[in-house]
Amino acid sequence: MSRRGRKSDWDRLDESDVRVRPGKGTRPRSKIRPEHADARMAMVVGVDRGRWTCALDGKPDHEVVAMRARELGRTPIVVGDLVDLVGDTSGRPDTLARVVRVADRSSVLRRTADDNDPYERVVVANAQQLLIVCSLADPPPRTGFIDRCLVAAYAGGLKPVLCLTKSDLASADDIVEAYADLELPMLITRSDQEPDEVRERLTDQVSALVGHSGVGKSTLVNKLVPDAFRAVSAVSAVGKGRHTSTTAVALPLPAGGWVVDTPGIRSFGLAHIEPDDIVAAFPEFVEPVEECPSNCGHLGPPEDPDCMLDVVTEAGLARPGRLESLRRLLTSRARLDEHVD
Ligand SMILES: Nc1nc2c(ncn2[C@@H]2O[C@H](COP(=O)(O)OP(=O)(O)OP(=O)(O)O)[C@@H](O)[C@H]2O)c(=O)[nH]1
Ligand SMILES: [Zn+2]
Repeated sequence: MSRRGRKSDWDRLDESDVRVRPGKGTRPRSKIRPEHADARMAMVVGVDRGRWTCALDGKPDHEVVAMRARELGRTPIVVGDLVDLVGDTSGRPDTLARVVRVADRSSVLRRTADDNDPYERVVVANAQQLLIVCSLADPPPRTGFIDRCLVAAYAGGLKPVLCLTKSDLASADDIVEAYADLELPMLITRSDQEPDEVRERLTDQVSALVGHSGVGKSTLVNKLVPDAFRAVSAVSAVGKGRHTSTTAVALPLPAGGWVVDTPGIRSFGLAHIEPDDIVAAFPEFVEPVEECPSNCGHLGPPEDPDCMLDVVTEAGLARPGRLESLRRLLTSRARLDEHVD
């Protein structure tokens, strides 16, 4: 596939999302067949072996368990998907609704392929933000991991936010400096203080959370969602009766919005990402790369000696720090084989 002119998935989806039927005011375009005119909208908050737990109208107080309607075949349905439900949407025990339609996605996060599954599958849909949780000490911060998360966020259409935990153990200065040019929101937390800033950022948003084991993610989630543990067990217990682990779960925030925890997902898939997908997150570089040689990876010399990004930066049209940051991300994508995390 040619890189030039290629549109990212979420761009295409965004376009169809905003297309509204002429003369119908604010009514969104819908592909529902007439017999499903009474369908109810819901957000998927948990998935467990052929059963989807859905929050009716996107509200946490009315959960409905659903199966996938036959007409959808094997259409993937993941946490964060906005779906239309028909059938019994009462949410009473032992009732089952049917998902008859999955809305176009505004963002996607894919997990890495692994030994059990060679494909990078979407694990979270429609999250607006990716909260990258990283401890300042114990374990020490890994910029390689942060960079890979940034690439996944930019390429998937999510706004990355860096959450630096355990600030009682080490200073955040080095990390803050390392990412200063990215215009990346950074929140600094410690477990003996309330995470008010984080709370504010997450309110009314759907935010996916990622972090290595031990960085203090559970500690943070428990402060943000007071009954998080109960919510997770409820979601995992749905479906066919036995408790199984889930790949992602959306937890409602008391002030509105959702955090999507991704337990068991070690890192996000980057194999499908093209250099221009990352460049798209740097507005000042989008036009210049149009003038690059057709196979330019934008890394600069020696790999890409004729990259236009060097030209515009040397001409003072872009900040060198921004180019450096962009190239670090491009390099972390190019080094997939080395697998830094
Ligand atoms: N000093 C300090 N310790 C913290 C802080 N936050 C969490 N911890 C400790 O770090 C350890 C790991 O915290 P968790 O919240 O379990 O980390 P996690 O990222 O959820 O790790 P997993 O449960 O393995 O996925 C625990 O012993 C916490 O008490 C903090 O802000 N400061
Ligand atoms: Zn280039």
